Amino acid sequence: MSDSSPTVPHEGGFRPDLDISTERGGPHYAEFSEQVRTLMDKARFACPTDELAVEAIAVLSELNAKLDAHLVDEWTTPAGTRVDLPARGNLTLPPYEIEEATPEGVLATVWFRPYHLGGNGVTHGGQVAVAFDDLGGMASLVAVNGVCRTAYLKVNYRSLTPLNTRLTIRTWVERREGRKLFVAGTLHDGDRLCADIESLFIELRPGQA
Ligand SMILES: CCCCCCCCCCCC(=O)SCCNC(=O)CCNC(=O)[C@H](O)C(C)(C)COP(=O)(O)OP(=O)(O)OC[C@H]1O[C@@H](n2cnc3c(N)ncnc32)[C@H](O)[C@@H]1OP(=O)(O)O
Repeated sequence: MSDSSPTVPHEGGFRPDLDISTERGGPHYAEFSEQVRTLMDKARFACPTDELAVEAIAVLSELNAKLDAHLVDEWTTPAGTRVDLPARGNLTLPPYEIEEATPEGVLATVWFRPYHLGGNGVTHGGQVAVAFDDLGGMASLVAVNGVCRTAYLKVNYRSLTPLNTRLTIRTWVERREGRKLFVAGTLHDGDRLCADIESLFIELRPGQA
């Protein structure tokens, strides 16, 4: 990528319409993405011999150099726009699958992987916040049919959030005052409440970054 300029005209920092896709990146992009997540899982827990570390460095350096020749801007990268993949293919997000996204709210299944470890075998609190931020943003976006940014996000951690477990996450706009959207949300492991949120999202003006 020569610079961060978008290749497609748009206004503001976010696009009014996300350029979604189910094909960008090709038929093997899903498996590519899964292998990258698996690499992060392994890297989180591996204690390689020095010989293996040197070997991994060589393989990864070569691969990174090859990928360098295929970088595109954020608006056209599959990661974040492949709506058929967990979390739209965005590797930085905890993977989730949307069950329902309506103006009444978003219902999704989320799972935290080994690389989302906080400590003592459970999920890092920051990763829980990331999931809420993205899905709170989605609830806002769907409710107003426009892009919103987080003004604040308070997470109440009610009980431990397990790794490697399919969890239920809900977000919804509880109240609206003009551009201000007060978004609530919950994260459950079965019947057990792991976390909930109190947050404010602001609907962006046209052209606003
Ligand atoms: C299928 C695809 C899905 C795609 C789904 C994709 C979802 C992605 C979601 C990602 C969401 C993010 O991570 S966004 C990234 C994290 N957030 C940010 O970086 C935001 C940084 N902050 C900003 O850019 C700005 O502060 C804004 C946009 C939040 C607000 O600025 P503004 O637009 O100029 O508005 P401003 O006049 O300041 O505020 C508007 C009103 O909100 C109030 N207000 C503003 N901030 C606060 C605050 N922290 N706490 C209380 N109140 C606040 C003000 O008092 C005012 O109230 P009153 O006087 O009107 O009563």
